[in-house]
Amino acid sequence: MHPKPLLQLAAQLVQRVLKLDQPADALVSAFFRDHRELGSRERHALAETTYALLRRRLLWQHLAQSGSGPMERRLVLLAWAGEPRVLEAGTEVHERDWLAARRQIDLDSLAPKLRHNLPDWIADALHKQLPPEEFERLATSLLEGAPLDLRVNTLKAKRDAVLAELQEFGVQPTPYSPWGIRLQGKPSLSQWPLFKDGSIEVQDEGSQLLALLLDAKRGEMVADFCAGAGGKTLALGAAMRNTGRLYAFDISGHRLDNLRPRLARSGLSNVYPIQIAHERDERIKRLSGKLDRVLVDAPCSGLGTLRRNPDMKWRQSPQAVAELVPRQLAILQSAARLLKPGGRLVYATCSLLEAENEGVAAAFEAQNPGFAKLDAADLLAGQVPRASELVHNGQLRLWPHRHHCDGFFAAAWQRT
Ligand SMILES: C[S@@+](CC[C@H](N)C(=O)[O-])C[C@H]1O[C@@H](n2cnc3c(N)ncnc32)[C@H](O)[C@@H]1O
Repeated sequence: MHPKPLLQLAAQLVQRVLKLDQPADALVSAFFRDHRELGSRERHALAETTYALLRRRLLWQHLAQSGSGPMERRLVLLAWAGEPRVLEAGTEVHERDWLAARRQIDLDSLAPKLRHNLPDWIADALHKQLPPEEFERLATSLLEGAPLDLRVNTLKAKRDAVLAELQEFGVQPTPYSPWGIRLQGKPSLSQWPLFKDGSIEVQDEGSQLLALLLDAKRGEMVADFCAGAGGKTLALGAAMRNTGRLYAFDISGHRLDNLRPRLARSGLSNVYPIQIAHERDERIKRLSGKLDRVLVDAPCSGLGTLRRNPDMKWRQSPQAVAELVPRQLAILQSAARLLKPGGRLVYATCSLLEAENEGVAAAFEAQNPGFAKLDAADLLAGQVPRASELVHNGQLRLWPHRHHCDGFFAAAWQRT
């Protein structure tokens, strides 16, 4: 496609995404479905530009205040992440001059907010948890793209063998999860034989560590209470060596539907996906006191995944978080009832916010003296190298700038 119409399409996409009323990834996919004329390199350029814009939205909007023409076009020119020749060939002279002048601006001279590109309420919450220098490192890491992590399905393959087979992609073992492989590029996996035969799945290392913390064993009765599309379910099912019973509960039938093809590839037959109406559903009550392990991967603000989903920082709000917290606690309370004495409960989120993490865990502990806190470092020791690096006050606390995975929190208890 000629650079001029390509830049026009980019501006249309950006205008749609910046309404911030739907997840960016869904809007980008829908846009590509509507514009089948776009080739793969053009799609890549449009998607990367959209994400670059969302990552540094405050900076680009500040720089785009001057200039002329539609705001979306100026934003696209500033954040353009496709081939530079498109900007050369697709813009007017005055636009190129304007862009060159913007590029002369010393970004270090701008207000910290324009460097961090975080809404105040998120920056304030993170400042409370981290010393200033660490906040800077976190903010910088949240502006970067994430690598692609894979989990080797140990039912079907060994990590060393997969690493050897994928050598040409510059793969590395993940530093903590014994099942993980990290890729730096973004190859399209769907046609890879290892993907099609279920030997590998896409899963962030942090998410793998949550499954390791639950440590589900052969023959046990286990529930993944908020299973969604089953990222953790699949890891748990493989850890159970395809034995026992693993319930995958979720209120979203659509998400559980997305689990089905993944389950088929995985070769697991110990998983029982069940759509529930809510966390006090009758089907849950019938299992009270019967399970060995329960994972609650609670619905959350998702702010630990900003490297992948930078739109979340603009689409979340303090009000939304305030509404999430009681829901998280209610789900955790109901899920806890499933456990038999001696059983293990893990509460997890992919949020960085204390309110959704330590706050919910503390409220649960205050109301449930029958659950004894377990130290995550002890639970991971023997499974994960340097487990103590991942743990703060006995709880798993994964940070993108420290551990190079998504931000995750997890607390574990034993029913006494
Ligand atoms: C963080 S996502 C789960 C991601 C999933 N565990 C994975 O690894 O791919 C949270 C899930 O909780 C589900 N959910 C929300 N409210 C729920 C409830 N009351 N009971 C069970 N699941 C719920 C949502 O539909 C969503 O799929």
